[in-house]
Amino acid sequence: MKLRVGLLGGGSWGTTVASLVSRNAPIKIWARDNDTVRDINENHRNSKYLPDATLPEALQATGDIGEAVKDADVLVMGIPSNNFRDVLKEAKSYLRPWVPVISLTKGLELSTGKRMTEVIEEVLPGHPVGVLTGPNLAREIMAGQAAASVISMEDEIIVKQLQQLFHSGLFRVYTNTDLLGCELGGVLKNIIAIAVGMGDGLGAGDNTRSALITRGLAEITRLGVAIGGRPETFSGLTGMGDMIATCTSPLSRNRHVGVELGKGRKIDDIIEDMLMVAEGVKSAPTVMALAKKYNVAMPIAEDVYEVTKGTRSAVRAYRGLISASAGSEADAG
Ligand SMILES: NC(=O)C1=CN([C@@H]2O[C@H](COP(=O)(O)OP(=O)(O)OC[C@H]3O[C@@H](n4cnc5c(N)ncnc54)[C@H](O)[C@@H]3O)[C@@H](O)[C@H]2O)C=CC1
Ligand SMILES: O=C(CO)COP(=O)(O)O
Repeated sequence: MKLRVGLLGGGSWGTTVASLVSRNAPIKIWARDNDTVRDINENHRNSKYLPDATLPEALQATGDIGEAVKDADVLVMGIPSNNFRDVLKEAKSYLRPWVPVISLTKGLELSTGKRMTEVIEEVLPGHPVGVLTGPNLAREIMAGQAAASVISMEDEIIVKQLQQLFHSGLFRVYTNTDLLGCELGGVLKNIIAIAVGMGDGLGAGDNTRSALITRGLAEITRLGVAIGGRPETFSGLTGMGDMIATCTSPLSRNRHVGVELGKGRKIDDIIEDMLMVAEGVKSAPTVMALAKKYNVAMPIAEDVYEVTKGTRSAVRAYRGLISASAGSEADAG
């Protein structure tokens, strides 16, 4: 019998993953916005978040969270980090015991600093948890471009079973049991993408971009490994892979925030003009607190944090990045 999937969150990534899964299994996507539900069911579109895409006819949406959750054999969470816990609590009373819960979210909980899989373990103890993460810009995937991703869970057997739900012709899904490393890679690269965007907004060149990506990868690896991730995970799809996509694509929302900061705009104005979420802005203070807790130097992330807080200009941060004295490449800084 085919596994039935419930997916919560009708934004760009939730809708994209639901479209991919609908090729392999019956799926119900829950969106809080009734217009989005109607648009998906009647027009096979999500005009608000994916205006150019046609969705598979097999994809059915509901505005009733219970309907998406009650029969699910697997629950997938496509809700941004700031509302993740609340939605999970709402889903809890409908969810059957032991159903695995997979997060698509690349952010940390602001009030606790927790990863989304830690939030799931707190709200739903006993449920197997995992993430689907990698270099996956929603609009490109909906346009039919090939991509690779990673499903990560600590349980080697369950992760292989769930891999088949997400894998399809142009969407190649690998497995990885380093859940902490995979999840953190997806969170931390957003901040480096803001830094790269700032450089691009200020007219920096390709050499500068390359330096920022490489040094950025070194600092997110240092923090990720200090917290407990495996070093090799950060050189894979969920680390370096996602860094390259997010730091270089005009489709990235985090890079876009950086570009606009580089042009001298204020963070509140940039966010107000955006329909979609840029998780890196919200994660920056939490990441700096983690860097302090684990005694890891993160000069690029710190600059991004100061600029998004409004306490340092993008020009000053950029000058700092290029004028800092260079030690050994293996050192921090
Ligand atoms: N868009 C992309 O290319 C990718 C996004 N992600 C991650 O996926 C997560 C979701 O991002 P997107 O779908 O892109 O965001 P989005 O900004 O396109 O959509 C967010 C969705 O969440 C819904 N939402 C927010 N609060 C809610 C609540 N309390 N109850 C119900 N629905 C609520 C919104 O209505 C909207 O449908 C983020 O953490 C993002 O970093 C990961 C990989 C790729
Ligand atoms: O995570 C993503 C690509 O892998 C999407 O990045 P943005 O949230 O910056 O658009």
